[in-house]
Amino acid sequence: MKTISILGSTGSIGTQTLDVVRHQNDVKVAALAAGRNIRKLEEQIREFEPRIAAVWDEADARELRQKVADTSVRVVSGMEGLIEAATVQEADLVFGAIVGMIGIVPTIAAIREGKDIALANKETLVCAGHLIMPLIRQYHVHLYPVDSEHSAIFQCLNGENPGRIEKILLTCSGGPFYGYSPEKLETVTVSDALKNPNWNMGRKITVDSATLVNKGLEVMEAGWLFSVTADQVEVVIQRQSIVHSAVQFVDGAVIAQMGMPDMRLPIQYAMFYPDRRSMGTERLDLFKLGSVSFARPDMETFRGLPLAYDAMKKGGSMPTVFNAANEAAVARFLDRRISFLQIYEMIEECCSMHKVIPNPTVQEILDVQKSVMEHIRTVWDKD
Ligand SMILES: NC(=O)C1=CN([C@@H]2O[C@H](COP(=O)(O)OP(=O)(O)OC[C@H]3O[C@@H](n4cnc5c(N)ncnc54)[C@H](OP(=O)(O)O)[C@@H]3O)[C@@H](O)[C@H]2O)C=CC1
Ligand SMILES: CC(=O)[C@@H](O)[C@H](O)COP(=O)(O)O
Ligand SMILES: [Mn+2]
Repeated sequence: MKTISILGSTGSIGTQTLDVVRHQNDVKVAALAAGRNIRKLEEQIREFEPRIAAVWDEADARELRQKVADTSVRVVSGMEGLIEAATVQEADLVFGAIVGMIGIVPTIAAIREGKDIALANKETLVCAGHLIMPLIRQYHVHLYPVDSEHSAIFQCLNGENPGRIEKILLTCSGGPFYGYSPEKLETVTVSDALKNPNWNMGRKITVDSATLVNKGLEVMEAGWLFSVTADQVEVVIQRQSIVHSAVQFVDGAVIAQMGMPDMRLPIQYAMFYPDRRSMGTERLDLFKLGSVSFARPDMETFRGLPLAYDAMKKGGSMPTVFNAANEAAVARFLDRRISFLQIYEMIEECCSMHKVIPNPTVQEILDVQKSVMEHIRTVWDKD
């Protein structure tokens, strides 16, 4: 029997994780944590009967407590509640399915309690990979990537010596604006950006996919997970999202992982690693597919990607600045307060102003995030 906790259970990854659980008879759910969607969380509590349910606001927690008063769940709130969900005693595996840097503190708390981590929440590794990776080793726990490309790379490395990686070929759908000129990007709207060609994901990552910031975050994520430098990660456009990534080894061999674009596969792989359980999802039909295409990303137009490489090379607190500025920018874009191209301007401005702190502590990371947010509020929100 496996017991899990899910941080971000009401989102795209969270609900798909619960769908995987639904098809197994040996997985229990000890804790669920959500942000604001208490209607969905109530349904999940009734179906999966966790002992702990966390929501962000205490007011929402009070409302939820009344709704589920007939169950035995304990409803908690705030960062304390999130940590309680992450460290719940019965869980042996914690799914990081929350969006954004809010995942850093509960993920670290879970590792310190000896939990294995299945991580989709890439922002946590981008900002705090230098703290997370040593903690994973110190507490003798496992970190299983859930992000589709990193799960693919992890699968390609099965039985291989990671020291023999020459480079990682990180695939990228190209998003809804593939092939667009900077002039054409000037007028794209939120609803255009939310139309991802292959994946049905949360709003923030869907915009990140459109800007190629998602791929930039994934380059940094790959750096931490597989101990490779920025120069060893090459982004390859693969429009169909069928080749989920590949590894080129020092002898020139390239191993790729392929499959239909369905996040339940990497989620299930992380849940039962090293076992593979059967799954009744759609199969990849190579004959129907006919061909797969590859191309170079347009780094001049989609500036999120070179800005990410630059932040990774600078290291220390710079990836936090890159990520925090992007989180702030995407929220404003989704609120229709800035244009698509202004996302790049915000990131670039915040990164160019920042003096790198080497090896930042959690507190320093959170302080840097706060100062980026404050800068954006005073300079960009003034009208
Ligand atoms: N979706 C995908 O296919 C993929 C996602 N990822 C990564 O996985 C992570 C999750 O993405 P995705 O599922 O798409 O995002 P969603 O926006 O769909 O879901 C985010 C989840 O986080 C919860 N949440 C947000 N803020 C808080 C908070 N303060 N406290 C507790 N919970 C909170 C939300 O709760 P609520 O809705 O109740 O407010 C929701 O459950 C991201 O880091 C993303 O980059 C990686 C690869 C693929
Ligand atoms: C499903 C997944 O892992 C996403 O991160 C996906 O990769 C986003 O699409 P892009 O490849 O366009 O960034
Ligand atoms: Mn991905």
